[in-house]
Amino acid sequence: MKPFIQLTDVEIEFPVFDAQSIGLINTVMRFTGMPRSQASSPAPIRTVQALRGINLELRSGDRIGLIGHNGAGKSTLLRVLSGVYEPVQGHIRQYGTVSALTDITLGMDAEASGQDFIITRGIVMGLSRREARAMVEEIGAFTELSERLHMPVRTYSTGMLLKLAFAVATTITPDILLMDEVVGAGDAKFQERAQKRLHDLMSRVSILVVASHNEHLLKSFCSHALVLDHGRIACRGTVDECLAFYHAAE
Ligand SMILES: Nc1ncnc2c1ncn2[C@@H]1O[C@H](COP(=O)(O)OP(=O)(O)OP(=O)(O)O)[C@@H](O)[C@H]1O
Repeated sequence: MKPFIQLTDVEIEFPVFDAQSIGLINTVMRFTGMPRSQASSPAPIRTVQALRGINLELRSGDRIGLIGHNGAGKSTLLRVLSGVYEPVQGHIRQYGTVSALTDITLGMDAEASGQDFIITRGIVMGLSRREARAMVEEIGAFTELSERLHMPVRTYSTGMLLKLAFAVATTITPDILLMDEVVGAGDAKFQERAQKRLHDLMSRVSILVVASHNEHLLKSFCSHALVLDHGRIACRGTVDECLAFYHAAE
């Protein structure tokens, strides 16, 4: 079966609590040792409807750009596609391996060595232990961190951490690649190599979804686009059509 994603009437909403209620819950739990599940939650002061009535079908070969103003719902849609958020309504069907370059350092264990991080991520992404081990040398060379890979990642600078996470996330070619803007990591020299690696990966995957404000990138890599507006799909079409729609609405 070829990779696909199908979203039907997907809705996402976030409950928003005020800072005072959250502070109170945390204090009660700290003093009583009560697990969060047993603490009575305060009512949210409001809910933010981040996505409304999203119907979307992506097939092998689709390369889609997500366009929209800040807060329009682009990152939320990527997180639904990657399985991080479960819709409150509607449903998702999908087939194919997914890699999301959205939260690349998520779940990083500070005590693990760089080498352990590479191997663990490789296994999580579906490689055998032997295949995951084989990634270590290439990633060490690409990041110029070979000498540091035996040390815990808590000893790395922020730039080193990002470089490592980026290199790991871009080593394996998934069927479906989800990206939020273009991931930036490292100094200018690394950026240049990172862009090339990213562009190679983008051209290899079967389905690409990229949220970006960079029109050049959208025109270079995407055939079609969606304009999101307050959580709804306001326009679907070629990248040029969608950019024209987006600018006319500004
Ligand atoms: N964890 C959260 N809790 C509450 N509201 C949230 C949360 N995450 C996102 N939102 C809200 O959902 C809406 C969509 O946000 P999202 O991050 O998807 O927008 P975006 O289009 O990616 O914006 P940007 O271009 O600024 O990255 C916004 O109103 C945002 O404030």
